[in-house]
Amino acid sequence: MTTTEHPTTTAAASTPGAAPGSGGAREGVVQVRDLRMSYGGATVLHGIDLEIHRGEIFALLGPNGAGKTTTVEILEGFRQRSAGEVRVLGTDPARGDDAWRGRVGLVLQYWRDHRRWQVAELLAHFATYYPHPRDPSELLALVGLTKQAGRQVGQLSGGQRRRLDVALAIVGRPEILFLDEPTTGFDPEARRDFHDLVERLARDEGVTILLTTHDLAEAERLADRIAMLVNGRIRICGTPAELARRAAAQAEVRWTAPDGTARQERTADPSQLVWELHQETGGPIADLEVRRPTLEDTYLHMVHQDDGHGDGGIAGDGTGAGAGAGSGADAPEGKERAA
Ligand SMILES: Nc1ncnc2c1ncn2[C@@H]1O[C@H](COP(=O)(O)OP(=O)(O)OP(=O)(O)O)[C@@H](O)[C@H]1O
Repeated sequence: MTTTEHPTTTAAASTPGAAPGSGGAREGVVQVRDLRMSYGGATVLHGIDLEIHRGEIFALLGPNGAGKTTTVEILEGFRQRSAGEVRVLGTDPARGDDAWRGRVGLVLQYWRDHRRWQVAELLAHFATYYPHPRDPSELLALVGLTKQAGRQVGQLSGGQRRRLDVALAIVGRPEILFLDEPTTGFDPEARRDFHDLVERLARDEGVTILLTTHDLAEAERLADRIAMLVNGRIRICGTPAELARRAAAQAEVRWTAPDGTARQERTADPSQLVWELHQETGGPIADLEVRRPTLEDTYLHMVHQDDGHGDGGIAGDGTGAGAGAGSGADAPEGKERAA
């Protein structure tokens, strides 16, 4: 994640920005088309599409090295993309000016230069950069740091530091907040408190939140929509309920063939398959097992594929054009048999 100095000092008033071609309740706050990124010769983003709406909590879920931070840094305006179209609050982040930066909340992971500052002092200092800042004491209460107000930043625990990061990111009342793996290293209670805070920001204040995480449970708990990013491609995107439904659409049937070979097949119609197997074997099917994959099974299956192109079977894009968007989504006819 990015190491950054002070926020801009000339943030303009926080007026909602209308993204091109959008409006109303589904206003697009983040619009990404065919985003590509290479570091030297290595391509790490292979054409990503995303559409995130105002007030939405959107989780970009993926394993180490999937390209989550790269994507977020491009959206934050910290990294130049190789190709593709990107709009955040109607502006290309690569050309974001101070007024635009004042509307965007970033969680900065390093405050090396501020270790000796007191927590409340630092917040009050950052509040002066914005035209309509939050009240620092209310903000400390919101992030659960009231007791630490007089403590030096360098003496905070990792979890407390993260909360301060968030406080600093939202002191200027941003319209969109980027949280890159925000709960790494949190204990369960701190994690729960943090989730409550994120939900409050989105539900009560209409802040759009893009968070990245490795943790499927966290994404399911918090996000209105989840996009799974694996090897620089969005493999599936939708609400947690849609994704779970789609994961379960193909049942997995396992059995042992008469020659002793372990077999497995994925099918939308397990009864038909079992009936066919029964006809073929003319008797009981050995070691028969039928199960519906969970979303976690699907995620792990995608993560462990070597080439990033395999048969996740429920691929979709991240544009929110319905759970069935993208190739292969909701294709229950597909069958796949493997010895
Ligand atoms: N500055 C850089 N120069 C070269 N390669 C980079 C650079 N930053 C990231 N990469 C590579 O790009 C790929 C994606 O990295 P990125 O940090 O975006 O992934 P991530 O999903 O955020 O991973 P993690 O969950 O481990 O933070 C990785 O293979 C990484 O090694």
